Amino acid sequence: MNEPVPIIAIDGPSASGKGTVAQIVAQKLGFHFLDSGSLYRLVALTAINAGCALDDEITIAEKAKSLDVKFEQGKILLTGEDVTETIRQERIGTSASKISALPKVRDALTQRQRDFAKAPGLVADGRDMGSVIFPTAQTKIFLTASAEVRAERRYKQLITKGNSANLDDILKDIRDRDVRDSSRAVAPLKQQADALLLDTSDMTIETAVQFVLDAYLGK
Ligand SMILES: Nc1ncnc2c1ncn2[C@@H]1O[C@H](COP(=O)(O)OP(=O)(O)O)[C@@H](O)[C@H]1O
Ligand SMILES: Nc1ccn([C@H]2C[C@H](O)[C@@H](COP(=O)(O)OP(=O)(O)O)O2)c(=O)n1
Repeated sequence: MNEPVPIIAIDGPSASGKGTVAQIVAQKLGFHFLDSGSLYRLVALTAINAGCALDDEITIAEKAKSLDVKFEQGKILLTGEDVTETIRQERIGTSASKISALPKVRDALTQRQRDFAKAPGLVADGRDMGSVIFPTAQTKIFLTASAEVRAERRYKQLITKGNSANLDDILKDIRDRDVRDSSRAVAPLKQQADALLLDTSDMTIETAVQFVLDAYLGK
């Protein structure tokens, strides 16, 4: 059993700003941070590198169980190799969305995610942080924005990093991923009854961060 520590669970769709907001909130509170999507992305990259079919549940679940990953000072090392940028590619996001629908793959990652819950606290972002991984989290946020705004954000993010990107393709990818992540049988993306809705379509990052801090501090 993990010790009970304060947990802020932030779930929501692709490119809504979950990771950005979660990371800043974690810094401000001095809490640990879990980017659960990165684990699904790492499993997807491992499966692709091994030439696995993305519906080969048993093989991919085994790879998920034995994932050799280190999070070090903002870098993500997969079997010693720096894959921080590689796993952010949209094709890896799409593959992560596919393998994340496989129940055995999700099971294989459950304990690894719960192990991030250490004192003094944790901010975790993903799709099922408040529903499945940390159902007793004190603060649950469903962070979203319109698909168009999210596509713009992802587009700017990719261009800023020097990648080529096409806004229409990104919008289509985001819509496809929304449907896949929300309609799967296991741990679908859905606002939980006990999660606060935070629509950031017309909101700055600073205001979104303050909303989460206020929710946690009971203001
Ligand atoms: N409220 C906001 N207003 C404007 N841009 C934002 C906002 N929130 C996040 N962003 C930007 O949108 C992009 C995607 O955010 P990210 O945190 O990676 O999303 P997610 O983790 O939900 O996929 C980033 O470049 C981030 O700086
Ligand atoms: N807790 C989680 C986190 C991510 N996933 C899946 C579904 C998502 O489409 C992929 C990639 O997640 P990630 O949060 O990295 O994606 P975005 O940055 O939001 O585009 O992984 C999940 O099923 N459960």
